[in-house]
Amino acid sequence: MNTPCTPVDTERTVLYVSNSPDQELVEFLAASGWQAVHAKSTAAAERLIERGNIKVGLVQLPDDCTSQHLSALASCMRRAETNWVAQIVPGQTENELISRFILDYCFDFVTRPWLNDRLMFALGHAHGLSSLRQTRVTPEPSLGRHGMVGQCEAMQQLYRRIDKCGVTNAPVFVAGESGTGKELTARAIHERSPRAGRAFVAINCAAIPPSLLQAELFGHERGAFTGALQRKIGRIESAHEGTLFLDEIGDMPHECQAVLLRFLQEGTIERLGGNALIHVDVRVISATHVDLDKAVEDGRFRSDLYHRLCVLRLVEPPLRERGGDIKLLANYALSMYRQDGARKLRGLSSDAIVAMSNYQWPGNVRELINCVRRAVVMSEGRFITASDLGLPEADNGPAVTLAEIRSKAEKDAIEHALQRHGYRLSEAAAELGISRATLYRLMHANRLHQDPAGGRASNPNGGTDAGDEGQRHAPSLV
Ligand SMILES: Nc1ncnc2c1ncn2[C@@H]1O[C@H](COP(=O)(O)OP(=O)(O)OP(=O)(O)O)[C@@H](O)[C@H]1O
Repeated sequence: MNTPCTPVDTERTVLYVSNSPDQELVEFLAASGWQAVHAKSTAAAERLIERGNIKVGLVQLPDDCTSQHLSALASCMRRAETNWVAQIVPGQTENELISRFILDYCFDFVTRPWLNDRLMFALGHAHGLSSLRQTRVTPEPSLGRHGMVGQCEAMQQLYRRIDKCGVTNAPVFVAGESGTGKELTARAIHERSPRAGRAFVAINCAAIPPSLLQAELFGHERGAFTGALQRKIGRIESAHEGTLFLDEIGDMPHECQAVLLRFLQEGTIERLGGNALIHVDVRVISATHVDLDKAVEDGRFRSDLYHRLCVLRLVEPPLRERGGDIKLLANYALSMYRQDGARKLRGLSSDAIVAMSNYQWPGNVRELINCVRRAVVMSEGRFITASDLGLPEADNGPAVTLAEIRSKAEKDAIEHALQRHGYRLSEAAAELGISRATLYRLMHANRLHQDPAGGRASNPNGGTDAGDEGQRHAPSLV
């Protein structure tokens, strides 16, 4: 076959992945209005997907398909924008690995020798759904020019303030709950300041034992204390001409606060065990999740140090107050960790988005990112749901969009038909007026299981169309 491997964006193009292409099939596709672009290897397929707008793929599984074949295919079939139809030979769905692969990566499958109508239906449907998705696709969220994701008003205000802090040399104090992005803010200020090309040194005052914190900050000379085998430059000195970020400053022990104050007033340090005064030019940014005003009031934090540190003050908004940014951040986390999942993930379900918006996020952005990361690995469907995220599902209030109402009605109708017919798929499909193949696919899409009491799938010796194969050999759906 001489189909060219060029970028494609014609409407009805199918990427045909096969190491032994079937000329008859290509001719049939052409006669049916499809342009088949052939890729002999997964590497070639990947290149084409990268370059062109491929909505539909037809992948021919080799007759002797192995787990190596499947994992090579999986890597190019993972991308969300292409819907894949697998072409298999009879009996292949009895192979647990192949059936799992189809469930995880394919929109549908056809069994050779394929029925023309069946193939056209699968490809047309795959194309239609992919086009629908593409019209709704929003670009993957990426880090903005401040190195953060977020567009809400509170974040816009924060960005403006970061820009203002960048042009001065005054100390900045960043307040905010844990995980809101205080360190990112400190870095963004540094990057916008004339010190940008110099060091940004961060130290977490709560993570270092109080007895070691002073040595860590100021450094020490050889022999300054037992175990000080050689001179060590402290964090303050290593930040010379750059920025020093003192995280969790609220946890700094009192004696260390006094020495830090002296440095802030005089601009010089003395290494422990040394007697030379060293001039250090450092811009200080500090942060804490504790209430520093209260710590001053309670006498746990020196008020003179407080005033030195808090010349400029920024407050990070908690995640629960960032509205639509929650979804943006979740999609950002998904794009970062999508590859960790063992299956092709299409995105976040609407119930997941509702649940995320209702949740309070005490651990803020850090918690959200970890939550999505965990769900990418643990989820079993194509979409991450509220329960994958470990979040309470939204209550049974009215669905928010027409699409959600339709989707819920569809799921309910299928569930009830299955129950009424004792999970005999043929009968349930007949009642619903759809084919068994469609019922099977919809069950998978809606994460509906076959009868948990024993998988009473009907007609175990049925025909060879995709529906029969799917039903006969469906392992455990979902
Ligand atoms: N707006 C954001 N966009 C992208 N990632 C973010 C954003 N805010 C925070 N993060 C990420 O969340 C995690 C926590 O951020 P960061 O360490 O800056 O928070 P923090 O407020 O300093 O936390 P702590 O109080 O625990 O020190 C990091 O992985 C960071 O990259």
